[in-house]
Amino acid sequence: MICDNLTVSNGRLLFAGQDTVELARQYGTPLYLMDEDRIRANCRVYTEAFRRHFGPGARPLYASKANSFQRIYEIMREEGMGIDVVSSGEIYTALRAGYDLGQAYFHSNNKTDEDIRYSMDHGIGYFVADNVEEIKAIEAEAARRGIKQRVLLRLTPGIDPHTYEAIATGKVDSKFGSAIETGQAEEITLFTLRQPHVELVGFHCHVGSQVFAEDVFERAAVIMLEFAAHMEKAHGYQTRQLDLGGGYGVRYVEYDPVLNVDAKVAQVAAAAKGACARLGIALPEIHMEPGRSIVGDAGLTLYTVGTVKEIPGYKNYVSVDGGMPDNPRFALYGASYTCLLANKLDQPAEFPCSVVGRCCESGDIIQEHVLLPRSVGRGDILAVCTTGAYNYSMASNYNRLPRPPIVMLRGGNESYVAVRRESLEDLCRNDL
Ligand SMILES: Cc1ncc(COP(=O)(O)O)c(C=O)c1O
Ligand SMILES: N[C@@H](CCCC[NH3+])C(=O)O
Repeated sequence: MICDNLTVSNGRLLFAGQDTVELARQYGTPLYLMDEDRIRANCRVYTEAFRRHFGPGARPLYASKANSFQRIYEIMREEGMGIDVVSSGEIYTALRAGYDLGQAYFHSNNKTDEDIRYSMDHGIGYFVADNVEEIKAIEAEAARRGIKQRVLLRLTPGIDPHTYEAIATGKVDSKFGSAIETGQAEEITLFTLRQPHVELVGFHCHVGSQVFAEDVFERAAVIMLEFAAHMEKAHGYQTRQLDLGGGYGVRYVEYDPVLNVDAKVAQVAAAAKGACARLGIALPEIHMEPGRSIVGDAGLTLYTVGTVKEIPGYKNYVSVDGGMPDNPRFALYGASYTCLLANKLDQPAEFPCSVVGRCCESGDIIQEHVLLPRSVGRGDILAVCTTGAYNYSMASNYNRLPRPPIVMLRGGNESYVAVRRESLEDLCRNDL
């Protein structure tokens, strides 16, 4: 199995120790399951690694774009995680969970004036400003309120993270941030330092997502620290916080490696400490923003199989009762997933097929080149593994399909609804 929270008993798939076929019967399909114990364990790997390798002050921030709903912010609060938010919607959800916004970092390449006002109304801790226009807007709003707003600046270190092109973000030509290489990073730093109502606490970068490549974060840390040292020597500005973004990859299929987050954080810490010693600067408070590696392997989606279509000499299709509206990642990135027939794991998987959704769209594919048991048919339960990140948070109502619920699993035998299934009435709630 690709993750150790997946096991098999009597030919059935268990997730977090619970029978997925039974859960599908109890809650209906399509169904997002989240393993709460795994989410907490993933948080603890990060919080402990940060404490051990970076020391006090350093901490992980959960990138809540990966999966944003009220319960997840409660868990982050309980686990002592900071959070990264990117919209008033994520902020609103975090506030409803009682999350202290003073611990939140507001990203995005285009915060609206309304976002800025709304987040300041609720005491946002930090803005991660993307560009000069944002600094101007934050300065104007902070001046109006007579406050000094803390900000970090998002910079692009010019690193290729070797991931899907659509989710690489730290290259010089990215839509995000100001490039160190072009001199724009220095310009925006000096501009920010001149603003009376903005307090520059440091710098941020994010190189990309689903990253496995060796030493990407170490190189990013060194480039960012070299920039920080230059700002200190040339302009007397001392960086207090350095946020190295998110991006560690998770295992979707057998050939994906298993990342040892503690070892990775240790390597980044060693690189950062070494660079600071060489450059003669103090080690800033280091932050990282994991999203996928906090929730990815804590998620599993269950579907009911409908039509099975065989086209002799061509290909076979297995259709399920969800699709791109609940998981758009194959359609967007050609992303890989492991699909299992949850109620027939005692049968050999030798029927080659494409697992497809129910939308009126040929690109509505969950996964190609899947092997399932030959007896696959209507009523079987199909599981797609590792769907905890960027599935629910990217879900849509395309073809007027209601979004599935999120059911949380904990303690090996407990389950509860964290997000209820959308109803047909919900679909029309804004229609006038
Ligand atoms: C600024 C920023 N931080 C953090 C993340 C989280 O990345 P991941 O889910 O790959 O850990 C992202 C998304 O890639 C991001 O854009
Ligand atoms: N949504 C992307 C990752 C982008 C992360 C945000 N910068 C995915 O599903 O892989």
